[in-house]
Amino acid sequence: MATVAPPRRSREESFRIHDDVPSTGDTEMNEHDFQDEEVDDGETERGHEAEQVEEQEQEEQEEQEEPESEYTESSDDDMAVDSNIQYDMDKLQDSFPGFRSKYRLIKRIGEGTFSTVYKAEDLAYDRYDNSWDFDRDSDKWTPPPLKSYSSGDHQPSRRRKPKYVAIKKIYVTSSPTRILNELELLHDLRDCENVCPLITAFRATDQVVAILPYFRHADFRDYFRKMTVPDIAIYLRSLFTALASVHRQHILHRDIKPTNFLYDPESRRGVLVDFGLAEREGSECKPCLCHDDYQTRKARLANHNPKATIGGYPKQDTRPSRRANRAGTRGFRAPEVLFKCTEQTTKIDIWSVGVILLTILSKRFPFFNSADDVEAMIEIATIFGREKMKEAGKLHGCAFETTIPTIGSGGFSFERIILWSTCRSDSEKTLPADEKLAVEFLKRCLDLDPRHRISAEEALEHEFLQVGMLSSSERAGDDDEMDILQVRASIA
Ligand SMILES: Nc1ncnc2c1ncn2[C@@H]1O[C@H](COP(=O)(O)OP(=O)(O)OP(=O)(O)O)[C@@H](O)[C@H]1O
Repeated sequence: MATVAPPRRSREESFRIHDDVPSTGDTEMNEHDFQDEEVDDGETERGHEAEQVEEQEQEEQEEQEEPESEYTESSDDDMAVDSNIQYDMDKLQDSFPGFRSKYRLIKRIGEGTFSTVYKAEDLAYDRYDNSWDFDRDSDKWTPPPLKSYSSGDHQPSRRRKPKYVAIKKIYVTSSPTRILNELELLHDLRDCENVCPLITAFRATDQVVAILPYFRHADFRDYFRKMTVPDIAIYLRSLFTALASVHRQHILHRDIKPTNFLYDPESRRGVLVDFGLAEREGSECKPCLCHDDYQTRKARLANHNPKATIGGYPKQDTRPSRRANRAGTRGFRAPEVLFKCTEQTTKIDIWSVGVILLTILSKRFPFFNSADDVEAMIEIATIFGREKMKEAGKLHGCAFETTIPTIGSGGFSFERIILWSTCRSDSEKTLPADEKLAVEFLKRCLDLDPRHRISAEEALEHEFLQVGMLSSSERAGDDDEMDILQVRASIA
């Protein structure tokens, strides 16, 4: 008798509440999920030899189907794994009953402050609803993938190619509240464009793993220096698309940086990952002067310690130190985070994108290299100058004073910084038109005042982010020679 395939269902439907984990609606981690869904289709009991032959066939087929990228790492999937990593992988597989029948761990792909991430094959792919699958629905990507990578160009495959996932093993030292926060936010953001969705999550005693779609990407350091202006615009469009949907839900990512935006320069697709520091706007907030109107702020500043504006500082400062969320990565923190603003908004993420853009345009990574927040402030002040920093500080009720000689009163323009850092010849006194437009956009992202800084929605409308986009007539046409990197005539 033929085996009837079980109905496909969402993996989230299989989440189940476990006694130790507080109930949070749909998003629950379930340590038993591996155990109770074995399907007796004769597949799970196959011999090791048969599996090896099949893996080899799959890999050969994959090679034919996916042109090897200049940047990507898929070809080293078969390389021997270091014995320590293998030990950790074995331990992980043994922590969860039934793990091996669901996932085949391949290699370690990332190691961060809070987690280790592994690439794995999703062995149970066909038994679930896979609406998360990046490759199934490529139309939803902005911009559309390059012609040569669209599925229509390939021969119909003999068999389904293996489906990969990223397994994020969150360190047991992370607080349960923090882990739950990340999973809940990912659950809320599951339908957001260019955001890496959560497929499911499991817990076994103190160990939690999150299962995400595996996203092929390149190391930022390998491609950022080669990016043309249209490449930059396409990259940022993808990042701002993600941020616009995250910010629409009033969520701050808090850790925007190149390693958290996985980008494949070949297909020009990118996804935002790592919501470990993310938070909802307004959570743990106290009113800050920056949300008052000008008159109220002026009055409150005048009432508040009038002597403090005269140079110097009290030796015995009895005032309690200000507390604010400063989570994030060195070099990417917005000035209001450094000034300990107690009412931070989604605009902190825009600043971080500005730092990425400055990095690409100046071809220097990392652009800011501070050891702590004071150094970070000095670096920003060197660019913007004393006067603007004073204004920025006042906005949050802080006085900015410095006698450091390298911090001038007026600072330097971004154009000059980019000309210096990219070592242009003496004859190049200004940037070309397309880079000037990029700098205009950069200024909107790196505005010291978060109220005037561009929002993600506004950024998507900015002229710079239209560079490199196909017009609708071009998209409809079938001219193979068409170059999607063409800079729009208006910029030339
Ligand atoms: N879905 C994915 N597909 C492919 N690779 C991924 C995926 N998710 C994460 N990675 C890889 O793992 C790395 C670490 O992931 P992530 O940023 O989520 O962990 P983290 O511990 O919070 O790291 P960090 O401390 O650097 O912020 C990423 O930079 C990326 O290289």
